[in-house]
Amino acid sequence: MTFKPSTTVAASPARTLPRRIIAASWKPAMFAVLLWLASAAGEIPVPGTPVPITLQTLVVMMAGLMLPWRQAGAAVAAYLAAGAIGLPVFAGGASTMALVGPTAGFLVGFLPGAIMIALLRGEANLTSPLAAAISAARYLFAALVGGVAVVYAFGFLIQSALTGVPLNVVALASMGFVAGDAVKAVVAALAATGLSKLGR
Ligand SMILES: O=C(O)CCCC[C@@H]1SC[C@@H]2NC(=O)N[C@@H]21
Repeated sequence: MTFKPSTTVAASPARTLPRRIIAASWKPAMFAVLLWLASAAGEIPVPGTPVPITLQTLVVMMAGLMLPWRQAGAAVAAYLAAGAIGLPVFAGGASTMALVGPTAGFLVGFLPGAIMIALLRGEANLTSPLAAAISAARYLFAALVGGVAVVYAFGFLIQSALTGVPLNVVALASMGFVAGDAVKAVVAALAATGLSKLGR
């Protein structure tokens, strides 16, 4: 009987560190790029507010629904950092100045929003049609709380503080986003529930 030496335990961590770093960071990096692409895809102006309709909330929702909370937070933090250092990754090709403008609160809110979604959603259970429907409903709830309620709360409060426009006026002027963000939440919940099969 021949003895086949196995890989030494002590050597493994040093060899696998770069692999572990790549494994932990490729998804956050991909979602940060997707956030930029969502901004670059274009914007729809909403009368009465300087904040446009964009696809960013869809990506924030997908990040929260598909990544562990630390990775979802890292994805948004990387995106915000890219804009803060001057890369034109925000809506309309804006960068640093957007973080002190009327859309700043929404951008800042993407971070707690994505983390909140990841913490609320739980694990998808696709073992039966009923279980899958319940999972999709929980994903939808998480997307609405984190991607709409949390993002809007930060957006409205900071926009009102920066512009001096009363909070109720800011909130009323922003109602044009609600229908689109509700549709994005449904799309994100259904897509993420289906895609959760891939993570198994
Ligand atoms: O300047 C930016 O890049 C941020 C734009 C923020 C747009 C907000 S996010 C929530 C709401 N839903 C939208 O579609 N647009 C606004």
